[in-house]
Amino acid sequence: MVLLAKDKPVDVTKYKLEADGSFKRPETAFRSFIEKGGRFEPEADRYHLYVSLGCPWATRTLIVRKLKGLENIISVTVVSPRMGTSGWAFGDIDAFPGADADTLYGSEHVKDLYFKVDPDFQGRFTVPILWDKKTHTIVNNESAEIVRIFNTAFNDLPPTDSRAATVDLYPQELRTEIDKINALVYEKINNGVYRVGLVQAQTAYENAVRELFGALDEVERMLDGRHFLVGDRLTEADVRLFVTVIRFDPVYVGHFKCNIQTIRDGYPAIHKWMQKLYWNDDAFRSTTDFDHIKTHYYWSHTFVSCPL
Ligand SMILES: N[C@@H](CCC(=O)N[C@@H](CS)C(=O)NCC(=O)O)C(=O)O
Repeated sequence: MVLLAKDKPVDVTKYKLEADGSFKRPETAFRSFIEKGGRFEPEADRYHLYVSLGCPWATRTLIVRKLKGLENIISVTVVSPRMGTSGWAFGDIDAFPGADADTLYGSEHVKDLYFKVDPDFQGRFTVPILWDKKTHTIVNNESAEIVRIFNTAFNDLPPTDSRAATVDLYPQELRTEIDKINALVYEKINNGVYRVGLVQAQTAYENAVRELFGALDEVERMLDGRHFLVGDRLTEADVRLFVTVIRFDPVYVGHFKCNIQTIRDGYPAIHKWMQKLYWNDDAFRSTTDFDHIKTHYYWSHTFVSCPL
């Protein structure tokens, strides 16, 4: 008898590394869009986000949901920050302040949602998930695309506050520059901290940590005397950088050994930019939960780099 993936034991704490001990992030599996005339039509209260407040990728979707005033259009479930061998658990299975039960399906873990859609799902059980409550399936589990969906798909529906109606985080005239900065920030910073933290060989660690701090130096120069990364306005480039920078000193410096410098000490322009976003904009502050962030990394990621 051939067992489906859902019936086999899982241990999500095991990461597959490359032959040289380095970490490469796997591709995400569900990549549909929400658009008029498409399989997934823009509708209020049809879509749902499953997120962890510890996870930087999930948090960028939450920030954009708030910036775009989509709180009444997209509902949310927050998982427990403790990601164990069965992956992310819901709040009734692992009680933690601020964690919710899965009121849609009563799932115990996020993996149950993946197996509901595909009983033979072979990928990783990641958050965020943008879920369709109407057809009970995953629309998209790639945060970069969920951010783009939120930026445009629901623009014809009334947002929770009128200020949000004018927000465009990926304006046509700035797209080339945003894409360029996103490429640097994704590879060397957002994913760069994981490449440092999960590596299992000294040379690969040294290469990854040097690349990370080289990119931070570059971003520091870009932000010197500026309020935002691109143009003179908030764009998705700021959102994408913020979620890593806010976790940097509390988590990545110590736990992931990204420890050449702290943001507070070594990067005054980045530090000032981060503080302004956090204190001046509720979309950033209300979606940052340091208890979930620290618990997630220190409790879940026991498999971290062993070098100096
Ligand atoms: N490409 C995905 C990556 C998401 C991701 O890696 N999420 C992590 C949490 S920070 C996760 O859920 N990991 C679970 C696992 O790998 O088992 C995205 O940006 O949406």
